[in-house]
Amino acid sequence: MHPLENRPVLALVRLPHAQDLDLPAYETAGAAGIDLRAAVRAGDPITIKPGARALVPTGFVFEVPFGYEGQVRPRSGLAFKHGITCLNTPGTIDSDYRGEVKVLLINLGEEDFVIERSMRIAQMVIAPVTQVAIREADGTSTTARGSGGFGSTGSK
Ligand SMILES: O=c1ccn([C@H]2C[C@H](O)[C@@H](COP(=O)(O)OP(=O)(O)OP(=O)(O)O)O2)c(=O)[nH]1
Ligand SMILES: [Mg+2]
Repeated sequence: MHPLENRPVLALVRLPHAQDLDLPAYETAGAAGIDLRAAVRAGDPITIKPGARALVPTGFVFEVPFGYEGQVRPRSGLAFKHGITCLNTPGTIDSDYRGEVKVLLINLGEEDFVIERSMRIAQMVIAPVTQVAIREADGTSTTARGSGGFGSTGSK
């Protein structure tokens, strides 16, 4: 079977303020992330000052299939050129979320960053997640690592 057959479907519902926006899409054939565009009003851009953050609307509701999550991640170009990244990266889009997907950007650069309508501001990776059964236990199994962490194995 062709690998693209039987793919899970991501349903997108366009909100009124996304009327003329391109549908979020994979920009290249092998892209991992679906680029997300800013649904700010035309002529009314958002300016993020250095050190400030902004919640940017995408204009779409994403129905992520059960068993998957959406991971909202920064775009490396914006991070490299302007110091713009997602504050809560990776942002988590739950499969039962029915609100508008928004992107929480922070400006770690030295200059104001202006977000115009339709600008590609972040990307969303759809990834499988496992919902485990949660059970309280009296103890854990024994391992060589034990409770060592945070650099306990050294750096070389
Ligand atoms: O970058 C993000 C992160 C989250 N969300 C939406 C979808 C997600 O399903 C919901 C809740 O996100 P999260 O669980 O990270 O936030 P919370 O602070 O735990 O809020 P809640 O109590 O609503 O779960 O908010 C976004 O639109 N963008
Ligand atoms: Mg939550």
